[in-house]
Amino acid sequence: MKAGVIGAGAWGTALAQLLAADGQAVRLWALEAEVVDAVNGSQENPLYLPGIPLSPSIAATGAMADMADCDLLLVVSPAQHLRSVVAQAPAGVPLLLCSKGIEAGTSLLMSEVAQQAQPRSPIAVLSGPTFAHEVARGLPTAITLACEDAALGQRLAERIARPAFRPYLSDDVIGAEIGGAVKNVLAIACGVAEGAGLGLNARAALISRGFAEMTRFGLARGARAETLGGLSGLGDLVLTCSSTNSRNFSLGKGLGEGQAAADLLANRRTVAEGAFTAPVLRAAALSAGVEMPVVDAVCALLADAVPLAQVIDALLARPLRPE
Ligand SMILES: NC(=O)c1ccc[n+]([C@@H]2O[C@H](COP(=O)([O-])OP(=O)(O)OC[C@H]3O[C@@H](n4cnc5c(N)ncnc54)[C@H](O)[C@@H]3O)[C@@H](O)[C@H]2O)c1
Ligand SMILES: O=P(O)(O)OC[C@H](O)CO
Repeated sequence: MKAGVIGAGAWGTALAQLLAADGQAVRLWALEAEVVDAVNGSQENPLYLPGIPLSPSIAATGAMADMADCDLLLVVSPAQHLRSVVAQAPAGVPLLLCSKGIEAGTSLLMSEVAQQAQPRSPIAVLSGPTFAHEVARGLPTAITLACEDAALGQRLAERIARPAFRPYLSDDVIGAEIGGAVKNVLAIACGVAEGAGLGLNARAALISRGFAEMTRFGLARGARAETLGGLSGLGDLVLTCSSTNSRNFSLGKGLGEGQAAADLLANRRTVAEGAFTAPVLRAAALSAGVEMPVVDAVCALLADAVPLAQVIDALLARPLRPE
């Protein structure tokens, strides 16, 4: 039995390290040849997870055909590339989706995209408050593992659990995915508040009112409220909205400091998923009749369409209403 990890960015590499730390064989598919060489040659990934020594039982490859001997595949590509990597993966192997986002053009969640790309593969989702560096260093972490098939979910949870890594089972796949996708957009908003010096009251207000938006949208898409209030929703929202370790929060901080979104997004190597999710989420919310003013504000800033002061004034001038 060998687990495979598709995608060797920070999170894929950290998950490979988690699974291989006790010497278990793990296959890691990387897009970049230099990542394959660094993981196999010097047990490190300086491009995406610098400073973390990796287990020698991780074997990296650039050939998807090499994943054919894996009995479990963790998919950890950026959300907008998930369709293409899953389509290349071996068929019929359980897929544990670890990407957070909504597909542009289709508005589909990752489980829906994977289902289309590999109709014969059983699907589960892994999502929660998990900075890659901390997991790779073995720091205590809890995460939601969502799967409609309870028996498969249980098997996967037992497979990936480690003494300091605790998966909590759920059957609410949609809820787990919506929490992970929406929190990235809200983290941009909290970063803006930090960069613009709006204070900690403003951050707390954005987290609370943002959570209300996540809940409204999630319920409209069939998510359960307790999932949105759990690790993959509120838990990840709190983590990502409170630290410059978050790429989404850092992107927002740059916007709040007055930098143009186009400049901040140009030539990035690492992914800030909220920038891709925000416009798709806004359109999906509009068509579902769900109000998401914080998400709308983030979209305006990402489009470099409206000056920051005007965006802040518009949010504060909204009609007073019950909580
Ligand atoms: N980093 C974290 O702490 C963390 C934690 C939980 C979930 N996630 C999620 O995991 C997913 C991957 O994020 P990451 O942080 O590992 O990435 P990253 O930002 O560290 O690296 C970017 C990744 O994108 C890949 N990539 C670029 N172009 C590609 C293409 N055309 N096709 C396929 N892959 C391509 C690169 O190979 C690399 O693996 C995201 O959805 C993210 O939200 C990240
Ligand atoms: O760095 P971010 O903003 O992509 O956040 C990473 C993880 O999603 C946190 O759970």
